[in-house]
Amino acid sequence: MKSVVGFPRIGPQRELKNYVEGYLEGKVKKEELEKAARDLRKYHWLLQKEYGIDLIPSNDFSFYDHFLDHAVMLGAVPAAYRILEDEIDCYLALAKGYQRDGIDLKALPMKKWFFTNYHYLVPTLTADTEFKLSSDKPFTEFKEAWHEGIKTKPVLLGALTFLKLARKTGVDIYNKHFWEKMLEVYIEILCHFNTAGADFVQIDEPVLVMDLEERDRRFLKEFYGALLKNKGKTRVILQTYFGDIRDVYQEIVSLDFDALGLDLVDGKLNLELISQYGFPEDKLLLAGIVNGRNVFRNNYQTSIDILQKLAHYVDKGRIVLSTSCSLLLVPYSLKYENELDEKVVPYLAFAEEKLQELSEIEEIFLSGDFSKHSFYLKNAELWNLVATDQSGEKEKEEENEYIRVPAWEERIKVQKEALQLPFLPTTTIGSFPQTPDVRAMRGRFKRGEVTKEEYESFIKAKIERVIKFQEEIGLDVLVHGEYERNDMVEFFGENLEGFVITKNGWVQSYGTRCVKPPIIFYDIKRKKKLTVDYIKYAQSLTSKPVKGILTGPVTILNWSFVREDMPPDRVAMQLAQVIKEEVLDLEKEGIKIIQIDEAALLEKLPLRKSEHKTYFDWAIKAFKAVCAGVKPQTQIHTHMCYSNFDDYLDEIARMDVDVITFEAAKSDFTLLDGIRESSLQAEVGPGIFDVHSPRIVPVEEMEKLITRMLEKIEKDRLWINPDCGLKTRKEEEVFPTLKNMVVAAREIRKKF
Ligand code: MET
Ligand SMILES: [Zn+2]
Repeated sequence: MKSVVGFPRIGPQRELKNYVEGYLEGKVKKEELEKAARDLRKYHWLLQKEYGIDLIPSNDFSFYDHFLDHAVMLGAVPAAYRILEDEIDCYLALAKGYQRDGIDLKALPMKKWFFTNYHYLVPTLTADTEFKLSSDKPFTEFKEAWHEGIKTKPVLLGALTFLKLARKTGVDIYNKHFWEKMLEVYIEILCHFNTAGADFVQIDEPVLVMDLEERDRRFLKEFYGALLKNKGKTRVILQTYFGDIRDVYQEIVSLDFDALGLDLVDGKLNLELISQYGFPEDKLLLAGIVNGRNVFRNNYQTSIDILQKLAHYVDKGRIVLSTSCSLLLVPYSLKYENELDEKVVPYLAFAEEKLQELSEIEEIFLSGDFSKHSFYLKNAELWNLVATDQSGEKEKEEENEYIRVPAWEERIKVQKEALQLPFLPTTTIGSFPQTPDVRAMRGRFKRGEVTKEEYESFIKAKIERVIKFQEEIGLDVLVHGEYERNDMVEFFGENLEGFVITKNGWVQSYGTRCVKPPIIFYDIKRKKKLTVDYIKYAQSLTSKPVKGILTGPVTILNWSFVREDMPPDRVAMQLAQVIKEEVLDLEKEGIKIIQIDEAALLEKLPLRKSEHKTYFDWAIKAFKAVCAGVKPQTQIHTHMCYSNFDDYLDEIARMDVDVITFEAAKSDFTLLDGIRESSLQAEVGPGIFDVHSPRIVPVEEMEKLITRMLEKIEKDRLWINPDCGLKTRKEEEVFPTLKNMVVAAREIRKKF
């Protein structure tokens, strides 16, 4: 048998994005939106059926985010949003905020989903949370598929993952009084599926691969012990992914689940757990061997090895071949890539190709002598990969090559002297709205419809306009707007050697925002300057400092697909070298402030604490390698967003930057207390408005925020800026807010 944990849902050409955004803008009718969603689901189910997948997921679809779907289904959303009676409107208000007819609702905060670049919306659980089955989405989708002749495996988010990943104020999630009602909802759902005739239900508990405590184990036993009494004829799969379940393996196998899904790609230790503790004879084992979060072909030899080892402990007939996690994290299909480097294509597998891999591996596994199987032979041939320099240059490095001199206290004085900025300097994070004309022009340039010169003068005109705007509203540190960049990582991928860029390799990042992660396939080199010309041009237009914006090495690495045989620390160091060359070139051209974005520094932080140190050591070293050679008066900024930096401020301090801006607008500034208590010395710019909401923020509101920030951070250490880049916003939404931001900063300055 073959199982898929989850399938991408945005549509092969990001269709869903256009429908949802169209609906929000009033251009698409609700019926059209719903029909588009039904069509996509149908397409996904039939495709999986075509490849012979036995356990096809449903309820893995989402208009915006599956975590939000789950919160809504459990009734775990603030009552204020229920003022919007329409289900979709209420849902989208939670996702995007809602400002109309005197109603002003903020969007829920977002956080990164484990170590991926997918962001989920974070509901808050309070003493007022009343769990109650509040949506029939999973049932509707099950029926819909049944109508197509497919009996799906509905997917539900697990209780512990939901509780641990939600925000809590004033509640103890382990207290039975708190979760009892939620259990009732899960029971109701399970009973419903039992009645509807579902053979399988999949409960996702990725949180089980993290460090767990006794109370987590107790919760699992109590909660699932009670829930599973109600499963009737439906077989319940406990699905885990992103690692191994060493802290709960024994508890889990002793529970009455019918199947256990284990990740054998990121969770190599799972195999050892099985060999050490055995695997119960009454359960199916869903063996996650096809990597759901990378785009490279499976190495059949490796997979067959794993399966053969498993077969010592589990009958072949009870082993179900599976993806290691949801395919949500990879693009749809290679069939839309007609311009890819031919040498690279055979090494790639997107979601659709992964379905095929499952079929092929199953065939090989079940055939007697696999080593003669044609699928096996063809795959084995591939793995004589093109060589890279990854082993070079190593170990010669001296730690002090990465230390910036003089120390921060000295540098910051020199910089303040050189820059002459007012206190509470105002700035932005780099990108300005990518208006339709910018996107259209880029498209035309890429299709060869306009010349390089025409394209460049278009971008320059944009830069001129945005510099003017920033001067007019009185920002202190300006940016060039990043108009030349489709995406902060893809742009670098396109312009550096070593990357492969897809045409259509879209992956959902959050809601309707999709990214096209570049693929790192060869050694990385910089053959030309990447950003210098435009930034230099921007600086030539103004006497105010223009901040040069670059993407940092760790973020480029983490937002690319990297060949599995390339050690990430080596790739990071190669990237650091090329970004450093760019930094030095910017400095040479008189750029006084350089921001090296590390939005994704924490993203690939291992889920287990015991592995953190190794990760931070090489990641921070790569970052420092970029900055080590710059002059003391050149101010180095970094920007981070949407991750739990609160817990890692001392590590972030080791990056030794001069200024750090970060996303905090949606998280009530709890971070500021942490900053005060941490070893971080840098000046800080906690974003004062949420760039993902179209809401225009009034001056007074921002004044209040600044005042609150000043209670926690000294006035000479505080910067005023939005919480992230403005690329995805509309000018008419964001220009007034920026203007208000500058006014608010000025008003506060007057009070000193
Ligand atoms: C996701 S972080 C974005 C940083 C980038 N400089 C921008 O402004 O868009
Ligand atoms: Zn950001």
